[in-house]
Amino acid sequence: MEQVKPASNQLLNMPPEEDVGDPVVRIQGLRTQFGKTVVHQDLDLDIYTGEILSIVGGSGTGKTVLLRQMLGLETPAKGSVRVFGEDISEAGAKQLQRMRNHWGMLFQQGAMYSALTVFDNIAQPMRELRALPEEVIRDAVLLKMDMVGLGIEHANKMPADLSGGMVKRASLARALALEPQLLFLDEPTAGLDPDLSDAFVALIRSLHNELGLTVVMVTHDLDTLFALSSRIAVLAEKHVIAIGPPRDVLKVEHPFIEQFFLGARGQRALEVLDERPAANETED
Ligand SMILES: Nc1ncnc2c1ncn2[C@@H]1O[C@H](COP(=O)(O)OP(=O)(O)OP(=O)(O)O)[C@@H](O)[C@H]1O
Repeated sequence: MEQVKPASNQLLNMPPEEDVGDPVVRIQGLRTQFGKTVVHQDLDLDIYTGEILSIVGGSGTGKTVLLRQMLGLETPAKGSVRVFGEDISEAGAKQLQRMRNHWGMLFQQGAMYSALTVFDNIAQPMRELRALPEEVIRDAVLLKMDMVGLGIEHANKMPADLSGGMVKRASLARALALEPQLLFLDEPTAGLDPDLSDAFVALIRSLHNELGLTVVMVTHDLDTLFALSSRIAVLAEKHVIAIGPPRDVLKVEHPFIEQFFLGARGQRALEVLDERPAANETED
């Protein structure tokens, strides 16, 4: 089938339907290069307040590197990554720390400190601030544990003594410790069986609604993707080739989109999408 030639290098570029003000994250003209390998070229991406923006793309298209650049852990070769209006690569150490206090990150493996209890893991970002009395931290940790559905009986356990689902919940509680406006999720449901995965997705959705979070997620899992995303950004050919609500991205004619979404494994997830209202219409 002959591809329709796009007018720009983006096949679909749909901002959120509502007027959501300035982007929380604005990436412009990004170039990422490792040695001779160019990973991103002329990449633009805007992420707006309150949305759940999912980044998908084939293996090696630079999804994780893009997340790391938003977190200020890697600097692009060219272009700008602005978070909360500030250019990350120009931020000094103090400024970067201040910005980090406004976002939370859930790493793929949970990334808990194995030598610390669950309680101390969740308390750690608050203790690093060196400004909060221990009683306040204690109450906040217990509140976060309650928010993520982790009973206080787990507070003194070591991460190794928790199940996979509980590690995810504890990591999420830690990511929420400083009450961030922006939450980054890297493969949030990886390694969970379908029931635990569904429960974790429901938890993320309810926290997103309750806390008004902006969420940036990388996931390969189509169920998670369709259950949560307000918009999906597709990385291919070194840039974002399509960005918009799931239903619109699915209609874009591109070999990666067809293979990723419309293959056999996409069918069950698509049925879920048909059964639910668009992410920004959900009430729970
Ligand atoms: N620090 C680094 N040094 C050299 N090459 C790197 C570095 N970090 C990433 N790369 C390369 O950049 C490319 C993009 O990597 P990245 O991990 O972001 O891909 P990805 O889209 O997240 O892939 P996957 O879906 O397989 O996790 C890969 O080719 C990777 O080998």
